[in-house]
This record gives sequence, C-alpha cells and structure tokens, in this order.
Amino acid sequence: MTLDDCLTEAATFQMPCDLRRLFATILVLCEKTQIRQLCDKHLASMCEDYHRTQSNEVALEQMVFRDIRDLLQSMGKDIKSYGLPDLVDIYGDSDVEYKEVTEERQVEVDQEHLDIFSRLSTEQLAGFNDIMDHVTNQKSQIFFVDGPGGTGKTYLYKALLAKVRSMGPIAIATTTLGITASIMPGGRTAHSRYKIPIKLTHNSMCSFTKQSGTAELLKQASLLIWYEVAMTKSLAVQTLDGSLHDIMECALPFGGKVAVFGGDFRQVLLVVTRGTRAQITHATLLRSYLWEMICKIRLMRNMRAQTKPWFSKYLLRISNGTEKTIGDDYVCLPEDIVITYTKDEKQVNKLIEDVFPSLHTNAMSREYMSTRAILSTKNEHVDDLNDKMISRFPGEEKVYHSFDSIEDDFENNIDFLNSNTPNGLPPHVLKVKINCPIIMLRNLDPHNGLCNGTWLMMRAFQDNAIDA
Ligand SMILES: Nc1ncnc2c1ncn2[C@@H]1O[C@H](COP(=O)(O)OP(=O)(O)OP(=O)(O)O)[C@@H](O)[C@H]1O
Repeated sequence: MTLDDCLTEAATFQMPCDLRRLFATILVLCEKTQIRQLCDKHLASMCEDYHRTQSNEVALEQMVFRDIRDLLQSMGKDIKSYGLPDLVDIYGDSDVEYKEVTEERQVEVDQEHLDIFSRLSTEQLAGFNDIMDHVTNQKSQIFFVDGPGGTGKTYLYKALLAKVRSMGPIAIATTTLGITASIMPGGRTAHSRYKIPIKLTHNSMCSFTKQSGTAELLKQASLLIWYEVAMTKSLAVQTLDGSLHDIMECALPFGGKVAVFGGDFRQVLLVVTRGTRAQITHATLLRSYLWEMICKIRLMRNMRAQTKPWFSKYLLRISNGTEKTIGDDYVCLPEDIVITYTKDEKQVNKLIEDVFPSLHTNAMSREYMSTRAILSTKNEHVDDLNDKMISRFPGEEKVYHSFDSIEDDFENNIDFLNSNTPNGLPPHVLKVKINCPIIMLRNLDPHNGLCNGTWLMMRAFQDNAIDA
C-alpha cells in the first residue's frame, strides 16, 4: 500500500475538506517521504470545493495550505516542518498567532445546555452558584465536584460551560481521556490543551512559552474545567499549577484562576505501570499538596438510576467498600444480571443475543448500534467476541492486514508477532463490514470529536482507505 493509493481511493468517496484532513493526518501520523509530490498530485482533489469561489490557481493553492496549516495546528504541529510552500498572508491574518483563543471563542453555546440550569437539582444548583460567584467576581478558588457515577457531574459542567461562555468570558473544558473530551462542547484532553509532558517530575512545566497562544488562552480564561481528574497523576495537575503561577505571575493556586476538577476516586483510577495499590493511590490528586486547598462540592443523588434505586445503592455500597466481599476483592452480583459460565459457546451466544437482539434487522440503525456494547477485561476475549459479532453481522466482509515491518532479526518470527495483540496496538487482521461499529485509537482531531475511543460506523471501504 502507498499513501498515494490511499489518497486516490479516498478522493472517490470523500469531500475535499475530508481529504485535506486526511492529508494533514498522513503528515502527522505516517512515515512519509516526497510530501511535496504527494501534495501536488492530490491538490486538485483537495481544492475542488474552493473552485466555486476562487478561480486563481495560486490563491486556490494558498486556501488549501491555510486549511492544512489550521488542521495541523489543532493537532499540535507546524506546517513549516513539512517542506510545503510558504503561506502568503493575503487575508491580513493577524490573529493566527492566537488561534487557540479564536478557536475557543468559536465554540458554540448549545441552548439545550443553557436550559440545564433550570433543571439542576438542589445540590447541583448550590455548586453551580458557588462556582459562578467565583467566576463573576474573579475570586481565586479550586473546586472538586465529588460524586459517584450518575450523580450529574458532567451535567453540571455543561451548565457551567454554557453559562460562562454565553456571558462572554472563556471557559476551557478538558478531561483526562480523549473519549470524555468529546462529551463536553469544545472539550480537549488536558495533556493536549495544556501541553503537559508525558514524562513528569516534580519540577516539570507545561511545554508552552509565555508568548504562545496557549499561554494567552490561559491568561484570558475565567474558568478551567478538568473532568476525570481521578484518572490522572497529581504531577500532571501540579505541572499545570506551576505553569499558571509562571504565566499569571501570581502565587495563588492555579495562578489565581477558578478551576473546577471533577471525577470519582471510587471508579477507575490512573495507571501506574506494574504499580501496587499503594503506589497508585499515592500518585492521585488525593495525595497532592493541592488537595487541602480544594473546595469540595459533594453530589450524592444518583440522577442516572432514579428508576432503579436498589441498583444505584448497590453500586454506591461497592464503590464505598461497604458491600460484603468474598475474600478481599470479589463481590456477589445479583442473580438477575448474571449469565452462568459454561465452557461451551452457548452462554456467550446468549449474552450476544441478549445485548444485541435481532441484530440482522437492526444493524443499520445508528441508535441501536451506539447504545449497546459488551465489555471484557482481557484482549483475547475481546478478539473472540469481535470475531463472533462480525460473523453475525449482515453484509460482505472486508479483511485488512497491518503492514508493520521488523527492524531486528525476527524475520522468521513474523507469524508469531502478528498473532500477538498487545495493549494499544490494533490487531494484525482487521475484519469489517458496512455499518459495523469501529473505535478510533488515535487522537486525530479532538476539536471535532475524533479522538481515542470515538465510535464510528463503517460507511464504505476500499483497499487502502476506510470511510467511517
Ligand atoms: N438535574 C438533572 N435533571 C435531569 N437529568 C439529570 C440531572 N442531572 C443529571 N441528569 C442525567 O443523569 C444522567 C447522569 O448524569 P451525568 O452523566 O452528568 O453523571 P456523572 O456524574 O457525570 O456520571 P459518571 O461519573 O458515570 O460519568 C445523565 O443522563 C444526565 O442527563
């Protein structure tokens, strides 16, 4: 396969704007040579939509490169490093320097999110008013919205973001995980938004300069929200704290900003590679110097499971550690949610039929496919379930193979290597069908919801390109 084939095939089913994004993605993620030739060859397809408003060839080319530059910028890259033609500032583009600010101001406020305010529960409303009082009066404070799953933490953030943005000031929405970033309007991962280094020490600083767009965005921001903070290392939060002291020239926590953290330490915690329980707990925000300075907003009422109060209380008992355990780590599940394990395939098939009833007739429905999933703790079980699901799915099957190469002398072990499915790597053999759901594994374009964990539906495929 070549990247050239990929672009040629994609041009047959993609809009020019999608093709420009694909080109930018190739620049960022693929090992590429001869970029200029690749670009020249596909320039005509990439600028088809601009032909309606522009006939001058040079101006057309500039429009394409400006778009690619913006796409690269939102992926944290600079077009100058790819040897593409220089951009002429024909539009008096004076705000390019602070694209981060412009982009943030362009996030639309959803009326539905503004309306949330009138539906907030008493405890949500108390938190909302307290935070808004600090934002409007510019009083420095860090908050932590503490509530078990389903108590409406995300609901509260959406109300806050909508309110602050509708009044004019900047509110930055970040989360620890790419997938939760897409739940909040304008959401980005905290690492990408604040340029937090992956390897962290107690002296780490975010990798933006005082003159950068990110620094300007932070200076102008009135509210910083960081969701799922329980799943990040306290060092990451402390790194942002240090950088904010620096750019705001203020010794108050977070440089005097109003910051709202949220998450649930009863749910999934952060990953410390091969770490013990104690090491994991030690790395959380709970053990940070910041924790004592944080004002806690507690949400207790489960809004998600209002129709199933028994189940919500049961979940709370497990997360609080008060449910009776078997040994140290096991709890007994209620019988009505358990399918008894047998060694044959019968019970797995029953599970699939229970979760995906009448798959054949519903496979085309986005609503049906996006509202159900089977989770498993081990990759091998996931692969097995995927195989079963794909073979049940209606339609013609397409098989893709990975094309990784080997640098060491493992040439004879290629079959063995391909049979492995290590964490974070896609399988060597990928079987898909039209309409089947697929999950993105990279943060391609978080601003537009394309991040690690986003669900997509397969719309079309060719040998080197997939339209999803
Ligand atoms: N005040 C409310 N009125 C009506 N519905 C609400 C209210 N608060 C939350 N909900 C609904 O309850 C559900 C759970 O809310 P939400 O996702 O915000 O909880 P959460 O605490 O963020 O959960 P998790 O920790 O699992 O992410 C959502 O469907 C949300 O729309």
